[in-house]
This record gives sequence, structure tokens and C-alpha cells, in this order.
Amino acid sequence: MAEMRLIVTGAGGRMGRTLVKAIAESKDFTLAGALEDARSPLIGWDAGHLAGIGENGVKLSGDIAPLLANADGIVDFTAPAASLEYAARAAATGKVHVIGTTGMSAGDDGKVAEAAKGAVIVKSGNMSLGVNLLAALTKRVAKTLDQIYDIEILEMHHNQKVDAPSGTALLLGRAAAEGRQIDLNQRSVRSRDGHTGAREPGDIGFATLRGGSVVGEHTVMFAGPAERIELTHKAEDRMIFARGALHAALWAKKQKPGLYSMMDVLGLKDF
Ligand SMILES: NC(=O)C1=CN([C@@H]2O[C@H](COP(=O)(O)OP(=O)(O)OC[C@H]3O[C@@H](n4cnc5c(N)ncnc54)[C@H](OP(=O)(O)O)[C@@H]3O)[C@@H](O)[C@H]2O)C=CC1
Ligand SMILES: O=C(O)C1=N[C@H](C(=O)O)C[C@H](O)C1
Repeated sequence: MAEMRLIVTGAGGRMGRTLVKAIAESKDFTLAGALEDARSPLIGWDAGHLAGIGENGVKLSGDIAPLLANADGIVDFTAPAASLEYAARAAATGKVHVIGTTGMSAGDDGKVAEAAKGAVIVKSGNMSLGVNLLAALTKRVAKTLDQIYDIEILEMHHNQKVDAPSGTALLLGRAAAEGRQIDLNQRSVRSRDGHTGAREPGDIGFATLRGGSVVGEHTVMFAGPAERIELTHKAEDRMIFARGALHAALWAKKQKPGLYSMMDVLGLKDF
């Protein structure tokens, strides 16, 4: 089988460097380009060097246009504005676009859905098998237990993370809401401070911790009378996200244009 040629965006970032390494470790992919913001001081640096695997001859560039003709897809862990631009480029050229970027607004999600009319887009707040399995379990438990069990989602990440709650926490919240057949937007409590009053039954609460070098930890709690059920995932290495994203890219190559999630990729939608 021919290798899939992938452009990695944000190639100087934590996930970009991990993706460059994951691509080098797999026989299924070739690095077709490495991008950073055009104003980045990393433009011109060697992507392999930055990833700690030795020079690979792919220099970081600030312009995706000339790279697209020789690529099958884009793997993108950057920032919301950048991912919207790459989604539009993917749609215009019919390339696969795997989006791991979190912190997008509802309006941003609408633009991604629009772009997915012309491209196969896989977007997920977490590309790991473990978290997507956790989401499937969360949905099932939320459906089984009645509303007397309060749902709270706790996450912790490293001190450089810029968005909260994490994309994963929101993904787990949506899974819980789906299990309970409620609208997360109507029932989510993102922060508590001061005299908040008692907890409203049926709300889904989010709590955020930031510190140190934590890759990503998430717990969904079902707190009932005299007992508590907790489902937890702890990411120990960003490689789990990178390998998930590459798996998604290969899967996407065989799909029709549309917007897909990792639950589609992993066959967990009807779990
Ligand atoms: N879905 C998942 O499984 C996972 C998702 N993530 C998400 O991925 C995103 C990135 O995370 P992380 O790697 O830790 O963050 P980093 O800040 O380390 O990396 C992001 C990189 O993207 C660069 N960038 C910004 N704008 C552009 C642009 N227009 N074109 C190309 N590159 C650009 C940034 O450059 P600069 O610093 O100069 O702005 C930076 O180097 C976050 O939203 C995070 O939440 C992370 C891990 C897993
Ligand atoms: O920014 C990160 O680091 C991570 N972001 C994703 C999120 O927002 O959930 C996934 C992972 O937890 C790491």
C-alpha cells in the first residue's frame, strides 16, 4: 500500500513534534510538510531536529499552499483560528483533515461543519483509544443511573494549557448528557465561587486543575447517596494522541466528505 503523505501543522509545538516522531516510526506515512505560524521564529528549522529524532530535511514553513499538491492530508493540533484556516484549505483541495485542536467555539464548529462538505474531517477533543472508550462507558453509566447520581467531571493538565474545560472534559460531558438525554448547554456548570446555593439536580459540573507537566487526566464522577462511581483516564505520553490521529488519517482516506469523530473511527458510536 502506498504511504499516506501528511502535513503536520504546529510542528514546533508539543503535539506537532510528537506527530513528526510518530510519522517517522511508522511505515504507513511520509512527512509531506511541517508548518508553523508564518511569524514563528521556528520557520526554517528542521522538523526532525525539533522532534528529537535527528534532521529529516523537512523545514518548517509558514505557507501550506505549495505543500498541498503533494499531500494526502493535514494533521492539525494548533489553535482555533489556524485550524479553521486549514479546514478551508482542506475543503478547497479535497484533502483529509484531522483536527485535534481544542477550545473552539460553537461558531467555529459551524465553520468546520461547513468545510466538511468538501473534505473528510475527523475532529475530536481526544484522539486516544482510552478516552474514547471512557466516553462510551460514561454514556452507558449515565443512561443506567438515575438523576440522583450527580455527575461531576474533573480534569488536570500541564501549566501551559490555554483552554478550559479541556476538549476531553467537554467530550465526556456530552457523552454523559447524551446518556441522560439532556442538552449539555442547558445543564453544564463550568465554575463555582462564593455562595452558589445547593447543587441543582441534573446539572453536569466541570472542575479544572492546571499545574506542572501533567499530560492529561480526566475523571467522571457519579456521586450518589452513600456511594460514588468514578471513571478515570490518565494519559502518560502524548504519543497516544499522535498514534490515534494517524489512525484517524488512514481511516479518513477511505471515507466520503463529512465531519467525523474518533468514535466513528474506532467504531464506538453504538457501544
Ligand atoms: N485532540 C487531542 O487528542 C489533543 C488535543 N490537543 C490540543 O492540540 C492543541 C495544541 O496542543 P499543544 O501541541 O500542546 O500546544 P502547543 O502550543 O505546544 O503547539 C501548538 C503549535 O501550533 C502553532 N501554531 C499557531 N498558529 C499556527 C498556524 N497558523 N499554523 C501552524 N502552526 C501554528 C503554535 O505556534 P506558537 O507557539 O508560535 O503560537 C505552536 O507551536 C491544543 O488545542 C490542545 O488542547 C493536545 C493534545 C491532544
Ligand atoms: O492541551 C493538552 O495538552 C491536551 N488537550 C486535549 C484536551 O483539551 O482535552 C487532550 C489532552 O487531554 C491533552
